[in-house]
Amino acid sequence: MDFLSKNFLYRTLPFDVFVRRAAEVKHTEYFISEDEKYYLRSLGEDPRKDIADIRKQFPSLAEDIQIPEYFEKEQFFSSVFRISSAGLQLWTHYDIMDNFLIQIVGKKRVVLYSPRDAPYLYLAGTKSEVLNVDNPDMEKYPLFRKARRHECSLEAGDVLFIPALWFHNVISEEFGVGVNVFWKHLPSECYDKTDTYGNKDPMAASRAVQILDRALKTLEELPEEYRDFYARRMVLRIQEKAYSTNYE
Ligand SMILES: O=C(O)CCC(=O)C(=O)O
Ligand SMILES: [Fe+2]
Repeated sequence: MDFLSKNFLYRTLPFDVFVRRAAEVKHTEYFISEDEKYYLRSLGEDPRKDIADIRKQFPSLAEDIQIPEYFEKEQFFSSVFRISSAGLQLWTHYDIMDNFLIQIVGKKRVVLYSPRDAPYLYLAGTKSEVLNVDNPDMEKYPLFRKARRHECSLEAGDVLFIPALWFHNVISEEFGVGVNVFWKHLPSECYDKTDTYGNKDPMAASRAVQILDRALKTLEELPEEYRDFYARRMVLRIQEKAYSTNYE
């Protein structure tokens, strides 16, 4: 799926039809083409307000899934049912909560990048513009070669821990069924209450970015030479005051 060219559509199907189509490679009935791919990312009852929880939207499956007890009940955020056709690739993105990606059926390849590699990933919001992580356009994305790739292969029964802010790019190598569980590892007041997907930046981060945008606007009042001088001093100040010394 390419979020830049928007080569995907949202469609509604009865669940059994959806699963049948996602599991077949060539379709006799289809929306666009006989080899189109399908992806389900479950949502809450009211997608704008409610949070996906497989135990609520798919109660008959609830028993089948045991959520690993690595966090307190109050920290639970969502459990998202995910079904995908073979060959479907989901763009590189980060989520802001800790996450267990539980593979139930099929093989999946996950490529991860550390949050420290953000400068090399050409971000648009929470997503990376580098869609083809295996054969990227190096002229367009020259810094991408600096990003260090961590790759893993998930099979039925495997659970991958994806820490908050770690970028991930997922390819379903076979028809796949999975569930992922997001949980809040920061105090709950840090999170944006309107976030139903687990990918809105924590409140303090969005506020800081807004303030930075105002500071940048203010710098525009200065002539170029001064703007450059003070902008560089601000970068130094950010590095000195806000960078962690606690990283490898
Ligand atoms: O496995 C997938 O289809 C996507 C997983 C994902 O993005 C997540 O668990 O946050
Ligand atoms: Fe994700």
